[in-house]
Amino acid sequence: MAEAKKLSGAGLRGQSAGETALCTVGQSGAGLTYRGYDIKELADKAQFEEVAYLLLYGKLPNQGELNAYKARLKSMRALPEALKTVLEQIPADAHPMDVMRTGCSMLGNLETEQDFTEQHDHIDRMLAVFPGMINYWYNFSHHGKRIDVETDANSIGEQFLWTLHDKKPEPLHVDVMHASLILYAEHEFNASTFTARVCASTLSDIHSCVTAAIGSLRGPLHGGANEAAMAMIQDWRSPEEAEAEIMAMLARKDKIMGFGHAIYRDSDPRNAIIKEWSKKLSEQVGDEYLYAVSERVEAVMWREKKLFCNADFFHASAYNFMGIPTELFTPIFVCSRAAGWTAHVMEQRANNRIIRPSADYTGPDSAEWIDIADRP
Ligand SMILES: CC(=O)SCCNC(=O)CCNC(=O)[C@H](O)C(C)(C)COP(=O)(O)OP(=O)(O)OC[C@H]1O[C@@H](n2cnc3c(N)ncnc32)[C@H](O)[C@@H]1OP(=O)(O)O
Ligand SMILES: O=C([O-])CC(=O)C(=O)O
Repeated sequence: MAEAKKLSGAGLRGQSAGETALCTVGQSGAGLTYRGYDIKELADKAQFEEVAYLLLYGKLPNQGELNAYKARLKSMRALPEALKTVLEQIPADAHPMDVMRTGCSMLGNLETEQDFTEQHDHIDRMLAVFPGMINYWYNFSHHGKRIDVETDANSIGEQFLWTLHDKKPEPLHVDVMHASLILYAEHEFNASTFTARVCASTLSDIHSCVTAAIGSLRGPLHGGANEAAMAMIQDWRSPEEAEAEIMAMLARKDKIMGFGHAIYRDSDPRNAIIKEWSKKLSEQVGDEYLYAVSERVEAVMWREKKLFCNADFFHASAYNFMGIPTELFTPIFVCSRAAGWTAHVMEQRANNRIIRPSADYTGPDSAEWIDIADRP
């Protein structure tokens, strides 16, 4: 059972920064739950839209509600022309997370949240638009192709793959996307969600909250770790090579991306689930080394450091097996976590006080003014 570790020290570790009814992380007896539902059950039985609905509307939808919600999201996929124009200006060598950040911000210029009563409409719109938005830019900048984002895809996961490859994806890959998006959807007061809540606490608009959160997710210590993990393992052709490289990295005291966690102590409950999907995909594509390399890295890290894979590590191989370019890994995380971020924004708004902690001052007691001409 994944449990929370004893926390102390910098980084606000171990301090409660507010209340939430959305998620528990690492509490004894409940590894990860969204509104009380265990992540394993959600990843096994739900579609991503059911989980987004649960987070955003407070309960699991019945069949009629789910159908209506999916139809609503499907009807909201079109990209405004002005957004396409902006996306077409962004160079191919831009980082896709910067494209997400700019795209979200531009959407906020075109469809500004005027009043918090509109929040659900803007949230649903972002969830509907994000997969097509990033893949419109990707296909235009990399292949000179203006794709049609108003596809027949029946879900956000299918929409991501369909708009990336500009064709209907196979069912196994859609199933993997549902599981992946569910695993990434929500995680209490992680760095990007906390960023969104801080922004919300100033009574800022929803696009500002999400744009800020995208910036926080981008870093390799947070969401960017799935991409960084892939970059690390992609050239290793055998478990033996992987073990030698990891041992050398550990000797150099390098950080191993996709391992460790700020809250979990001995496992991340999302890992076993995405690992299983990665294995299935590995068999499907006839992979000869990537899954085996990943497993060996996992074993060596536990043997040497008692560090375990977090949600990101096996996402790297799973996404790779589905033909997703590495630099698009973290944008998929955005397409999912947007549900969690915005559920937190609504929760913050419903019971708000501006988030403004104190700091322990470490500078000089007082400083004597020196005129500019006299300064050394
Ligand atoms: C979806 C997500 O965002 S999950 C997190 C994704 N991020 C990564 O995978 C990046 C790699 N991992 C890390 O950098 C860290 O484990 C974090 C940022 C996730 C958590 O950081 P912290 O809470 O500070 O980690 P923690 O307190 O457990 O660190 C304990 C020790 O283990 C080391 N450690 C932790 N993770 C790793 C790692 N991945 N590789 C090597 N050493 C590590 C730390 O450097 C620290 O060593 P020290 O005591 O000598 O300074
Ligand atoms: O909770 C954290 O610190 C990071 C994490 O795993 C997530 O955001 O999914």
